[in-house]
Amino acid sequence: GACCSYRLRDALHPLWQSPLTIPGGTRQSPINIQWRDSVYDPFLKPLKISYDPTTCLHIWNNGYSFLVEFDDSADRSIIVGGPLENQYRLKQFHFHWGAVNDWGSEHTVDCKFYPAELHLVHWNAVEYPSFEEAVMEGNGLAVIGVFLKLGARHEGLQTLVDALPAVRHKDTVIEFDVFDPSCLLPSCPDYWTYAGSLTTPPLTESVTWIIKKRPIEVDEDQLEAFRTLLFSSHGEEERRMVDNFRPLQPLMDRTVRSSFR
Ligand SMILES: CCCSc1c(F)c(F)c(S(=O)(=O)NC)c(F)c1F
Ligand SMILES: [Zn+2]
Repeated sequence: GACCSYRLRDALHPLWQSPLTIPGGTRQSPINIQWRDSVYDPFLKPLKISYDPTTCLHIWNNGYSFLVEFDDSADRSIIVGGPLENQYRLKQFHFHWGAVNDWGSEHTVDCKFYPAELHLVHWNAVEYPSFEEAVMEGNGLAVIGVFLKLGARHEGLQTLVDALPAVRHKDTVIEFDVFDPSCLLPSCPDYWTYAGSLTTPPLTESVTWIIKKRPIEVDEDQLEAFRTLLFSSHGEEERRMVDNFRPLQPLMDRTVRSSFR
């Protein structure tokens, strides 16, 4: 591939002890986005995002990342438009990050890693009765990816960072009852989109990816706060939650489309 070898193809991933590649997988994630190979699609609509901050429920450490989960029992926090045929409900958002600032994102742009990547996970409640079923369907999920770069302190992120000590260990949770995830989105509307998969088990090929072109800025202390989390539960030997990103996967027969020239 352009910037990565797939020698790990049949290895087991140290974090998930699951195959790095799905046998017969043709649309796995993450991928490198080669800017000059992306194709401008004038028919892509603007992405419309409307989140209700009071649908926020709690933050929990699931042993892969920390997730902020939302009440998805109605169409109160949704996205529509962009590459999507239906509207999708916000289920949760989480991050992936590195041990150091040189890497940490799941997707790369022209082979460049960012220190972290935000994923806002939405599911197609128009066509499927539950999130669990949507996870298994080709058009079941829509994930907005936002790159984080080192820069100014992000005030909206800080309210999350302040809560992290309470979810330091795997399977700990705290109530978090008002948060507007739109504060974590860059103002620029530009995005890339491609057909991909979950990057954690079950790795199902059910995700329409919408990757924002512009990153948001966070400061060093905020990235360091992510790195104080643990993969391990209370009472276990401490294992720092870092490098929770999946290696790049082959593009295969896919085109990345851009919403911008
Ligand atoms: C059955 C999945 C539980 S929800 C979830 C998640 F926890 C997660 F981490 C990712 S990811 O693959 O890591 N990032 C897009 C997802 F896509 C998800 F839908
Ligand atoms: Zn993710």
